[in-house]
Amino acid sequence: MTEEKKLSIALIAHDKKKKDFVKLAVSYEEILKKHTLYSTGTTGQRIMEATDLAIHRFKSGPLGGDQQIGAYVSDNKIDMVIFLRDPLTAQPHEPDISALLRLCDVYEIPLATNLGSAELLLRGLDAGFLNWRAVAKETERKSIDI
Ligand SMILES: O=C(CO)COP(=O)(O)O
Repeated sequence: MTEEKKLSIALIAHDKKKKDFVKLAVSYEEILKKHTLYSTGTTGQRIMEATDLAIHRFKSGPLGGDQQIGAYVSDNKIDMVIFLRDPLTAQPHEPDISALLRLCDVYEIPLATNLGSAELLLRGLDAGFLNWRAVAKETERKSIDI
């Protein structure tokens, strides 16, 4: 029997942060593999090359991947976002990035934008601190069913 996946997590990194994200994913693979994973195109590819994790990859960020993940956030399909942003390099798709970060705040989705907070979120995830997300989703599902 396959283990039921718990929450849905989006993994995103800008180019200069991809190596860091790969190291993070390798270190936390045991935690990450219990969950359904989504990513922007290149980030997911890099992580899958370095781990045994299965990741649903959206388009690359500059080609709309951030917006696709944002749409999932607004549909209540993402429970946590780790987005290792590069704060020192201008990105051509800056409006898409801002929109995704904004949607995380609109929908109260836990969001880490650097390694330090990413580690905290992952450890909190494993400790069950995000179980309220499953309850929140079930409550919304029931209210839609009524
Ligand atoms: O640009 C990104 C996020 O804004 C990341 O996209 P990639 O993972 O495709 O490089």
